Amino acid sequence: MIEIQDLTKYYNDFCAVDHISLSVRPGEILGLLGPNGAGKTTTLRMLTGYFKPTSGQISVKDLHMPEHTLKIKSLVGYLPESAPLYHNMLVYDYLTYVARLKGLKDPDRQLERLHTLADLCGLSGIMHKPIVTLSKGLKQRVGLAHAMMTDPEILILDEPTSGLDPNQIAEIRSIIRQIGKKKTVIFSTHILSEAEATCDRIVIINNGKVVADDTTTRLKQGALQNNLIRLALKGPDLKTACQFLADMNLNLSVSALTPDMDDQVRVEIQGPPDRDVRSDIYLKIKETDWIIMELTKETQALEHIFQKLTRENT
Ligand SMILES: Nc1ncnc2c1ncn2[C@@H]1O[C@H](COP(=O)(O)OP(=O)(O)OP(=O)(O)O)[C@@H](O)[C@H]1O
Repeated sequence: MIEIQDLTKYYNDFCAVDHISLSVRPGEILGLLGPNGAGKTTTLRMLTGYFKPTSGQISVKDLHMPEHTLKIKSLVGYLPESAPLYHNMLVYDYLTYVARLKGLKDPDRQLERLHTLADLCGLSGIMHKPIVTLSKGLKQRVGLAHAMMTDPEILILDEPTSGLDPNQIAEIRSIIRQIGKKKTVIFSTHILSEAEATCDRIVIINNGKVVADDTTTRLKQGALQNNLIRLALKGPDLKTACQFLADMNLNLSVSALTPDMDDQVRVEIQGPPDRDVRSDIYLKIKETDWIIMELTKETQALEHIFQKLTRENT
């Protein structure tokens, strides 16, 4: 649906987007995740045709930029980071104005579209309120309705939940998920849980480069494979416990967690990535008279992966 090849953008001699390539499938909700200044907005602006790339190719449904920029713009709804709204207008008047601007001239069709958008974006109760009186979350929903006016196949949202309170974030998330059932959605965020909760796929960018690109499920699985095992034992001393684990020949890397306390030895074990060695450890310890006080998998959350990827490349 969307193909980006070697997309690069320089601001003077500063490289904000550095040879990014990715493809987005129809119906996918893709999260462009990265810390502040990673290049998310710049990438989205090039994708929506508002910025010209320094180099690289963008195509949407086999239409190429820059030749077909206008046609591509007609397929894409865009919600910029701060939605430009006319604050002194009523929501209804503003959306009617947007409808006319977008070529929806017939009053019956305008009304029908406004009804649909009011339902989708939860605006029914505020259609006759001045925009200036709305909370940031409600303004964002009006911006979303604006972006969806022509029922575009693709929706691009730049930090749609930025500055919202947790309830407003949950509402926008649920609207995005609803929209994502029928549309292709790309949205940027610097909040991992945001991407994790809403997206089918996450592309992590840092310093203008793609540092990870995978389905949310696989990224999570990858994070889980990097597990550590915590073991606490009553019985042996630290040296004996470490030697015992080394003798299992499972290529375990063992490190002491804290000095012996409460007569317990506590260690952290890094096992092979493709095998959960807890059962091996349990069965071996069963042959002794030691007592297992703890044998748990310390799962490395996706958060750690994100931090690692975005720190390592800084
Ligand atoms: N018009 C500009 N001129 C010069 N540098 C710019 C311009 N716009 C952005 N930059 C720089 O390019 C880099 C990427 O900015 P961009 O806004 O794309 O990042 P971002 O990931 O969207 O960050 P944020 O989450 O803070 O919006 C940043 O270092 C920013 O300072």
